[in-house]
Amino acid sequence: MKSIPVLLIGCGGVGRQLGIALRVVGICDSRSLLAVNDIVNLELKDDLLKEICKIKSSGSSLSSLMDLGQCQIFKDSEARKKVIDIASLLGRSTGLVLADCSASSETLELLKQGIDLGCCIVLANKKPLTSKIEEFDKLTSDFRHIRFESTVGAGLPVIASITRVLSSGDPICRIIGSLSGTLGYVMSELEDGKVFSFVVKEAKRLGYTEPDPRDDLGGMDVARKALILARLLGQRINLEDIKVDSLYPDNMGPKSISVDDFINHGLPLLDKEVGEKVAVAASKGNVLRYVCMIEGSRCQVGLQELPMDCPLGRLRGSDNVVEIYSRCYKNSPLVIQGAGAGNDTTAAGVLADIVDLQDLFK
Ligand SMILES: NC(=O)C1=CN([C@@H]2O[C@H](COP(=O)(O)OP(=O)(O)OC[C@H]3O[C@@H](n4cnc5c(N)ncnc54)[C@H](OP(=O)(O)O)[C@@H]3O)[C@@H](O)[C@H]2O)C=CC1
Ligand SMILES: N[C@@H](CC=O)C(=O)O
Repeated sequence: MKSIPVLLIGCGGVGRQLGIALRVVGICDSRSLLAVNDIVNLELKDDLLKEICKIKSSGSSLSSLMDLGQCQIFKDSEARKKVIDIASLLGRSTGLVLADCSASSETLELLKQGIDLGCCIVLANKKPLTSKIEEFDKLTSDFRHIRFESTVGAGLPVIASITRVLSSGDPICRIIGSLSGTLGYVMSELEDGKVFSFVVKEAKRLGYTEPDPRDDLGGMDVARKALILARLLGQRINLEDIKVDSLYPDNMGPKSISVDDFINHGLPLLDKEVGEKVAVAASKGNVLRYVCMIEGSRCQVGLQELPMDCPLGRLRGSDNVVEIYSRCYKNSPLVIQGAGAGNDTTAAGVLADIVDLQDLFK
């Protein structure tokens, strides 16, 4: 049986859901790396992986693990240095997978070094791909070494479908979609008469939101997904080129208040205004959807009032839908629809990417 070495960056909701049966040689959280002592022969055992999940879901740090067995903890700069050592040892020889399930932009440098050392990269984290265009070029310079299906539409095969259409020589002229599981869920729950602050907390509890839900409510998370798709279609743009509509005001932003303050005190202040917007749309037979549109050189995201009975208007819960128009799919678009957020579907997308890449290393 083939064994696929993996180093997991990020052990949050998504990372813990991987339920990995791969040879996991290391796991990082924001401060530490836990790695096996003998990188070439050993792996993190199932019991230890379960213990890690327990510790991380209780909110503790990896470094609080008591019984390390044949492993070692590395902290801060030592952790980053050790990841590079592991990548040098296993990158070219085994195609070690660096699986980034964090929500951090700080992993970018590590990933670029990993690529230079022959590693494969799998991302649920959108931030490395939505940094400057030159960084996107670097990460995707050898498409055989990178997969990032879970960055758009969680486990839905959005990127695989787009790359397949493009590689058949069929030019894609337009993509339109609803790409936020959180905003889709929030809007459809509001349509059912629930209160904004309550449904945002529910979306967080269900694992749909980003670690900071303002990334979703401020439109940045959808903008990042739009940017990844636009870049795949050849647009040479950056995040600043995409205008976003935010559901919260500037004075509730990350520079002004903490995530907890926003959730507990900021959100209730928005209940009335958001509820009214939804009611105004409903009075005209419409619903609100956060729409992403990529066409020609345009890439836009924003809140729109849409008829209840159009494909985007009919979406319920955390479902996403993406319509792809090309020469072949001109009048009848290629449509991908289904659960667009959640730890389990996202982790399934990451696992499928890891397995897919290994064809290179038979
Ligand atoms: N949930 C979903 O539906 C989907 C999520 N995604 C993406 O998956 C990613 C993970 O989401 P989720 O699991 O909910 O997030 P969590 O906040 O639950 O977990 C993030 C993990 O990453 C770790 N981390 C943070 N910074 C670093 C760093 N610099 N180096 C290594 N590890 C780091 C955190 O460590 P610590 O525990 O110490 O804080 C934590 O373990 C996000 O990028 C998200 O956009 C993509 C598609 C869908
Ligand atoms: N927070 C995101 C999760 C997937 O990227 C969303 O709500 O869609």
